[in-house]
Amino acid sequence: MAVSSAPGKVYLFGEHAVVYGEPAVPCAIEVRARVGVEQRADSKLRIHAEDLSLDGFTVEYGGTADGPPDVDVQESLLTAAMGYVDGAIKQVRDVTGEDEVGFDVTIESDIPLGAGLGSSAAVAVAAIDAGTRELGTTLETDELAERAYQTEYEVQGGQASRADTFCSATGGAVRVEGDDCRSLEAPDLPIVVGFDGGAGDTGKLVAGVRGLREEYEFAADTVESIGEIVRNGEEALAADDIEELGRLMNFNHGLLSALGVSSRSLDSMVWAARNAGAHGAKLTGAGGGGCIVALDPTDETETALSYTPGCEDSFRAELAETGVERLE
Ligand SMILES: Nc1ncnc2c1ncn2[C@@H]1O[C@H](COP(=O)(O)OP(=O)(O)OP(=O)(O)O)[C@@H](O)[C@H]1O
Ligand SMILES: C[C@@](O)(CCO)CC(=O)[O-]
Ligand SMILES: [Mg+2]
Repeated sequence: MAVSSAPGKVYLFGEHAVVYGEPAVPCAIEVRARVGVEQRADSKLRIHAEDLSLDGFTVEYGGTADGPPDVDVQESLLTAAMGYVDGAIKQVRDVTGEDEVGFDVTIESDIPLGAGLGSSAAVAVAAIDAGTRELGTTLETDELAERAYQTEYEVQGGQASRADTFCSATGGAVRVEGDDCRSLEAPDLPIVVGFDGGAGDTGKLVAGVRGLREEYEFAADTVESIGEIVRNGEEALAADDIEELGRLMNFNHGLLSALGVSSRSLDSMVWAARNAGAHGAKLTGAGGGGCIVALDPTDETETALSYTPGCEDSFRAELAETGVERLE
């Protein structure tokens, strides 16, 4: 069996706009998905996921053509999870040329699902890395990131950026613009995360922004303005100017909200963080529900969030210096 882990991420700037070629700056954080892959004697896939429901579930099937397997979890979750694992295994088969091998896949993840911390990218990166290593091939990080991106692209309905998958594969802070992906020197940022316990569907939220952008010129301008914020943010990051970073994050949140991807609980957490003295706060990831990211070197934001109605969890997030880790 081969086991790999990959980190989740927060966006300092640029989610959604990055899908349309604007730059974005995500930052890997120390919450991880671990995926174990073991070759089977037959060509079936068996997925055991610990975190998709409270009890976890196991499904065994010969491929998506068999139709949904008979297990007791919400069908949408199951279909989505099978989509990612199927996609990752397709990449493994493509890399190795082993079309007929089956696998037992075990997923254990600390990353809440659909909450903006990049659980899908972390699962895709770790699954492709473990699967290829199980068959004797170790991928370079760039190819691993590219193949994980292909998986996200397919599951998100042909609309995805390379940002989440590149960040999860390489770790640290990164800058992604189209297919130009690079690592950034980043200061040690005082990142605080607030989680409302909910989730948003990345594919649907991306489609919503696409619709607005096609319908209204001012929505297309909003997407471009997010790109401008990111370019300013890169300068603030290089200058280690945390106050400017915060102001730009606040502005970025306002524009994401205008594009319809915030929610009442995300907005409450953003305001709780700002009122507690955070330098800035914004939603992170696809939105709709899930997490916000704030910058605050003191404990005030984390404490204020823990008393904010609608906030289920708040924690300080460490930057993950390494992306994919090979555990077994
Ligand atoms: N532990 C897990 N086990 C199985 N599948 C998982 C796991 N974690 C994530 N996934 C897959 O990823 C999907 C969530 O991906 P989605 O892109 O909607 O959210 P996210 O990646 O957590 O947040 P964002 O993309 O906004 O950063 C789940 O529906 C599931 O298919
Ligand atoms: C909303 C989005 O920009 C980030 C999701 O974490 C989608 C993507 O980049 O593929
Ligand atoms: Mg995702």
